[in-house]
Amino acid sequence: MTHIAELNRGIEQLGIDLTGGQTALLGGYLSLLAKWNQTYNLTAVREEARMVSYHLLDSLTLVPHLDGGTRLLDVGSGGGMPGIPAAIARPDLSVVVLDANHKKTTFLRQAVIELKLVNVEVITSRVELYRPDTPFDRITSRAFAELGEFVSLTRHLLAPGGQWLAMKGVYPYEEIASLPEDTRASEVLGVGVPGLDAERHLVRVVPR
Ligand SMILES: C[S@@+](CC[C@H](N)C(=O)[O-])C[C@H]1O[C@@H](n2cnc3c(N)ncnc32)[C@H](O)[C@@H]1O
Repeated sequence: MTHIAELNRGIEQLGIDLTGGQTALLGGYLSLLAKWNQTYNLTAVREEARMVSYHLLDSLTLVPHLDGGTRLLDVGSGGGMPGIPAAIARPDLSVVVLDANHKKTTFLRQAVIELKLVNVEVITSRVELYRPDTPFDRITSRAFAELGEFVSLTRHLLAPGGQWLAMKGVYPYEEIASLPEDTRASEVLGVGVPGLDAERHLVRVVPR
């Protein structure tokens, strides 16, 4: 991992408290992602330097907003964003990373084994067909679907008192307006990602 200094600076700017071991795991994850991306097409972002901001630091912006539950689901996790960085930063959470694409979940399983992430479970499934024994306190996604579709497809997976946390780009006025009527956006936060010159928002959605 050649970008550890940039990663450390970004983590400090985000105000997240991580141990050296956790930062090393994030670096290890990035190296695996970059290596597997050469043959598995996991992400369109190919340069490790850009991956630090676009994948690691962007995913880590979720971390301060995860309190209030122990089970987190990342839907359409792809190469593991935001679920894997979140799981590394929050080993107290039990994280499920789910994707319908076998190539992506093959990578995720390998990453979980190599990084020894005991708090991560990898599921290959379309989310609408997924029926776990226990529902989730927090359900997140990045670049998965429009807000309304994300909420509708995952409704059956939300625990009582649970919340959706959707990672979005520009302020998603229209998507918020077309949320299912029995849900509402309780909070929309503008998020700054170190090294990323793009608008980012985190939308918290709750049942009415
Ligand atoms: C654009 S990628 C985003 C990946 C990752 N979250 C990120 O931000 O880099 C969207 C992912 O959603 C997955 N996906 C799309 N529809 C799905 C569904 N119904 N159930 C599960 N995964 C799905 C795709 O396989 C793909 O990996």
